Amino acid sequence: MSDGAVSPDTSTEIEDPHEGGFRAHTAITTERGGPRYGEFSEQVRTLMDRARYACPTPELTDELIDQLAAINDKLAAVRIDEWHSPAGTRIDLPARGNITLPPFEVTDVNDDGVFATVTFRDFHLGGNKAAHGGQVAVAFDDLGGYASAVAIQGVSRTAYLTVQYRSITPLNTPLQCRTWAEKVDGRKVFIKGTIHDGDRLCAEMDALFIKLNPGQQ
Ligand SMILES: CCCCCCCC/C=C\CCCCCCCC(=O)SCCNC(=O)CCNC(=O)[C@H](O)C(C)(C)COP(=O)(O)OP(=O)(O)OC[C@H]1O[C@@H](n2cnc3c(N)ncnc32)[C@H](O)[C@@H]1OP(=O)(O)O
Repeated sequence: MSDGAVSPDTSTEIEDPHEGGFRAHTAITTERGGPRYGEFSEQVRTLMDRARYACPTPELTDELIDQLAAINDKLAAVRIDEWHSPAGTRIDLPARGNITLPPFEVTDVNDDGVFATVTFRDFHLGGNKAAHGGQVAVAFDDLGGYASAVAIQGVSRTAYLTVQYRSITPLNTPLQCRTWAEKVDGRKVFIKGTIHDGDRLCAEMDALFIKLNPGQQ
């Protein structure tokens, strides 16, 4: 282990066993990675934002490679399984601390669905200042999965997900996302979703999530 590395927290392994493709119980935490883990995630996102728009000199590229390699070595030394990584389980942070997701904050969960504010960043650029369509689908998949989990109080997996791109989805703008279960039919959970920029509809989702059977991979 490199200097400063801490032993991974695996203390929830026994009381929260892996039960199939996703966990039956979300391995939530507000402590893994320490009190400044959110700042770390934000620095990673900012790195990707800056890299997306940077045109470094060859000399700066050389320097950055060395610095990033040193950082990557430190992170490799504290690699852990997905169930115990702070990324994805830190419910106190945007997008549960998962730096691969467009950062969102869930503002309400009620009978009308899951309400979140999602902000696509510079590194989510598709072109011409608009969010990449695939990134819009990523936001819908995760927040649609959330609405499905709430509707069935269990774990589900995306069977299909269709997005209608109605107007440009802007970057660096807090957008309003709503996902909700329209119908539950046995294991099938039909999910709808919208992303708005104020009054303007940016995109709509129509998806099917399937409730996993016990132990299903
Ligand atoms: C506990 C409460 C907590 C509340 C708080 C929550 C906090 C939030 C926490 C965490 C949120 C996290 C959110 C993450 C979300 C991310 C989700 C993903 O990205 S998932 C990865 C991408 N998806 C895959 O990789 C799937 C790959 N495909 C499969 O694994 C299978 O095909 C699967 C499971 C989808 C279905 O397979 P089968 O064998 O289990 O089931 P079969 O029998 O094939 O289908 C069941 C029924 O569904 C229909 N069906 C299946 N696929 C369909 C399709 N594509 N189109 C139409 N119908 C389909 C079938 O016709 C069948 O219908 P009939 O029962 O006969 O009426």
